[in-house]
Amino acid sequence: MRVQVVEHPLIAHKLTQLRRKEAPSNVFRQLTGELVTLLSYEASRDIATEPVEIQTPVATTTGTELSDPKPLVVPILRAGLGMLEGMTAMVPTAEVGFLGMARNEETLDIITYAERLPDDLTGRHVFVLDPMLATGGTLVESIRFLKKANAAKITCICLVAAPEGIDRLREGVGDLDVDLYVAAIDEGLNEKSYIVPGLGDAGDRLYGLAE
Ligand SMILES: O=P(O)(O)OC[C@H]1O[C@H](OP(=O)(O)OP(=O)(O)O)[C@H](O)[C@@H]1O
Ligand SMILES: O=c1cc[nH]c(=O)[nH]1
Ligand SMILES: [Mg+2]
Repeated sequence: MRVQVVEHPLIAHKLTQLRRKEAPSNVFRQLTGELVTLLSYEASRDIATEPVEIQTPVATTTGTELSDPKPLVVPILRAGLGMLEGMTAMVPTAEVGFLGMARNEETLDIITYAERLPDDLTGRHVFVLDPMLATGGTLVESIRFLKKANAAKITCICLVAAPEGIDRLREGVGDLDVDLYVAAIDEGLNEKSYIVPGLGDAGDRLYGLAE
């Protein structure tokens, strides 16, 4: 598994605004969208393309277009949904699959409450979106679904990751072709397995309290 922290002054600035506890939901949603746009630019560097002959108003030329099979973008509900629009705006040919997962905050077990993915992902590049990689339980579980469907390549895009979660993900993916792009790797997890300094519960900050 390759891990890349995308370093850029705009990413650093926007992430700092996102971390501020006083940022209201509308600002949090806006910044999440902007951050995923910036991260996806880097995370899609090896997306498959093909040459295509086109006609400009002046001449015939060979250009480049995204090739088939179409990339699949999978936001992990709820919080990953906040990253979907920014990603599909950047990768216009992408199809979208959904995984709904929630971490039991006591046991840290992952409950999968929704799964809407193509049965067969052979040959396809899948982009998984989730702002938080904490213990890694959620991402490892989502990759289990994608592996079962035979995904060729998986690129995870997260905003903030804990070192513990990265280690667990690395173990969990084994020899699968997986890349992880993040805006920051934080200090670690607290006693409730929240990322420190992190940004709190991303789902709640985007959409309000779950309960
Ligand atoms: O790495 P982990 O320890 O598994 O934790 C990370 C998960 O926790 C959050 O989701 P949550 O379970 O809070 O669901 P939500 O998006 O509905 O708030 C986050 O969006 C990740 O999916
Ligand atoms: O810090 C954390 C950990 C898990 N889920 C979140 O939303 N935030
Ligand atoms: Mg949550």
